[in-house]
Parts: sequence; structure tokens; C-alpha cells
Amino acid sequence: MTSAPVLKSSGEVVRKYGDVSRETLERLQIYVDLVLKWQPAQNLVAPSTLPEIWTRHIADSLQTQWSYPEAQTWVDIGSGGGFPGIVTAILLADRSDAHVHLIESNQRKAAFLRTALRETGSNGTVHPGRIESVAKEWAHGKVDVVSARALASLDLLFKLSEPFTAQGARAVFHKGQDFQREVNEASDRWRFDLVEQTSLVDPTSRMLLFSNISARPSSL
Ligand SMILES: C[S@@+](CC[C@H](N)C(=O)[O-])C[C@H]1O[C@@H](n2cnc3c(N)ncnc32)[C@H](O)[C@@H]1O
Repeated sequence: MTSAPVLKSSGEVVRKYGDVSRETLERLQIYVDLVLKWQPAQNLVAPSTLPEIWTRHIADSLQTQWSYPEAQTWVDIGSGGGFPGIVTAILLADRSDAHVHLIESNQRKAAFLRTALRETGSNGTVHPGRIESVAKEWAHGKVDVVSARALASLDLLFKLSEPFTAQGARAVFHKGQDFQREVNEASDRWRFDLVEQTSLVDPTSRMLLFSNISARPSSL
């Protein structure tokens, strides 16, 4: 029997990073409790990061929706345990114009994501499958923003999100301290406008906000 991890902070810590309403905090608490409950069976986050779930995962993911506060339709690729997709959906729970599509290839994680949406009363749709297949059969209209965290290299993220970015979607990708090398490598094959935001949680990491993304003709 695994004992529950000792958390190093409570939900209030996220208010250090930005404006979070009481209702949102309550939904985030429901979500954190679910992650802790499902973690032993599903390994939703790296076990060593669990005690710092409020900063390492929740606050880190809040920044995604804060990057594009006006966006309505989101696609989160490789949502895993719901970072940042479920946190984005929780922030948008009171916005009837907003919807988050969570794309996750692992069926058990997809089942967890469905539970998390339902229990937190958030708007979203879980697509259990690989982005390569889900994007081919997309029938859910225009996408405003594509997000991904800890999924793939920047070059591959551009390729996976191309069905949406070719239609004008912007992107927000979380990247660690090696972000500059990835940006340089990706710029051989892709054109884009980039705004770099230093992560509020980890100053060595970046939220990379991309717009006007297209493949360079020579790379086709
Ligand atoms: C390392 S985890 C990151 C999960 C989450 N974004 C986070 O930051 O905690 C990557 C997730 O992407 C999923 N995944 C990998 N390749 C995928 C693909 N081609 N399409 C959809 N999901 C994928 C995996 O099943 C896994 O849950």
C-alpha cells in the first residue's frame, strides 16, 4: 500500500503567480486530489515531482491559458495526466464560448482525463488516439491555440500541429533550459514569429508563443 505524498504547499501558492478565483481554486483542488488518487495506478506525473505538484505542474500549466487569455478553442497534444490541458479547461470552465480538446494516445490516461473534466465541471473533449490520426479526421472547427508540454522536440511539435497551424492556429509550447537550441534547429525547417516568456515557475524555462507558423518551402 503506497502512502499519500506529503505536499510542500497548498493551493493558495498558485495565487503568487497570478489571479485565480476562489471557484477556480476549488476546481484545481478537486483535480489535484484526483491526480493523487490515480497516481499509484497510472503514474500521471514523475513521482519525484509529486510533493511540488502545485508549483511544478499546476502553476506551470496555468501559464498556458494566461498566454492567450482571449482564445476560445484549444487543442492540447499529449495531455498525459492533464498538464496543461485540464488546467486550461478549469480556467475556462465559466466561459461558455471556450472549449479544450485533449488528445492523448494512452487509453487509460484518456479515461483519467474524462474523469477529470467531469469531476471539475470543465468544458472539454477527450480524443483517445494519436494526434497524427485525430488531426486527419478533425471535424471540430477552427482551432485558436495548440499547446503541448513534455511531448516532443520543437521540430516535431511543429509537424504534429501543422494541420491546425496551417489554418492559422497559434501555439504555446513549454520548453526547458535547452529551448534556444531547439528554436535554432526548428528554424531550419519552419518559419514563425516567436514571443519568449520566461516561466514564472522556473526562470530557466520558457513558454514559447508561436504565430504565423509555416514550413519552409525547401523542407517540403
Ligand atoms: C511525457 S508525457 C507528458 C504529459 C503532459 N503533457 C505533462 O506535461 O505532464 C507525453 C504524453 O503524450 C502522449 N503521447 C505521445 N505521443 C503522442 C501522440 N502522437 N499523440 C497523442 N498523444 C501522444 C503519451 O501517451 C503521454 O501521455
